[in-house]
Amino acid sequence: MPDTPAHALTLQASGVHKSYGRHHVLRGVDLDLPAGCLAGLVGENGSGKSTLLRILAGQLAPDAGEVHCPGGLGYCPQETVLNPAFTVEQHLRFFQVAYDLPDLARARELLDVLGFAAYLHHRVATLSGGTRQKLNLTLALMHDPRLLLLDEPYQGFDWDTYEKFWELAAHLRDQGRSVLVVSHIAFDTARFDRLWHLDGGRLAEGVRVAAPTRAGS
Ligand SMILES: Nc1ncnc2c1ncn2[C@@H]1O[C@H](COP(=O)(O)OP(=O)(O)OP(=O)(O)O)[C@@H](O)[C@H]1O
Repeated sequence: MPDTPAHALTLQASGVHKSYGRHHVLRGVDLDLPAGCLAGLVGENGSGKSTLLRILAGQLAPDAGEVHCPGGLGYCPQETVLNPAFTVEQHLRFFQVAYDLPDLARARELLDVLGFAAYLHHRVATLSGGTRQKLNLTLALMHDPRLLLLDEPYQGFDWDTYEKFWELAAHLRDQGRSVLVVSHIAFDTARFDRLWHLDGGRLAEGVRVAAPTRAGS
């Protein structure tokens, strides 16, 4: 059978269940993500978005269900997993080895795009929250995976970087990558090709969240 990367699925999940004790958080999640798709995952606080992403990323085992992601992935968790004693460059070198990359060319590009190249030799302990998040995102993207799972990746970003993040996400989509972004921000939803709403432990597609009101402004 010929390979059809443009229509290939980069992620396929079916019947995913997860409970924490008696709290049944995911109740049969089905999700297919094609190549070249920028998709959003929204839902109320505590609805299980991070739990689902961790399961999709292979960091948490589901109680039931299947997850396939042929071709590898990059995962940017909500909380940064950085070592405060290491510099930005040391993190890049560490992940270069982990990903078996010949060089750091892509990582350097990402440093420039996200505007934190000046911090290359700074220790993580001295970085602001937003700059740590830029490093977190860079570590998820630097091996150019076919699938990106990003859990609120722009927390702490200033407006310019926030806009650059969306340009980067759209560019990756145009290059045939799949990008799944957990988002809390209502006006982000217009940026997605597909949008899933996690509610009651299941996904519904195409549900737009209401725009925030600006009461008091
Ligand atoms: N390790 C855990 N042990 C017990 N309960 C957990 C654990 N992790 C998450 N939960 C619970 O599972 C539910 C889903 O949590 P999760 O973090 O996946 O939600 P979320 O949609 O990502 O939330 P938020 O929008 O606040 O980030 C919550 O009620 C949470 O308290």
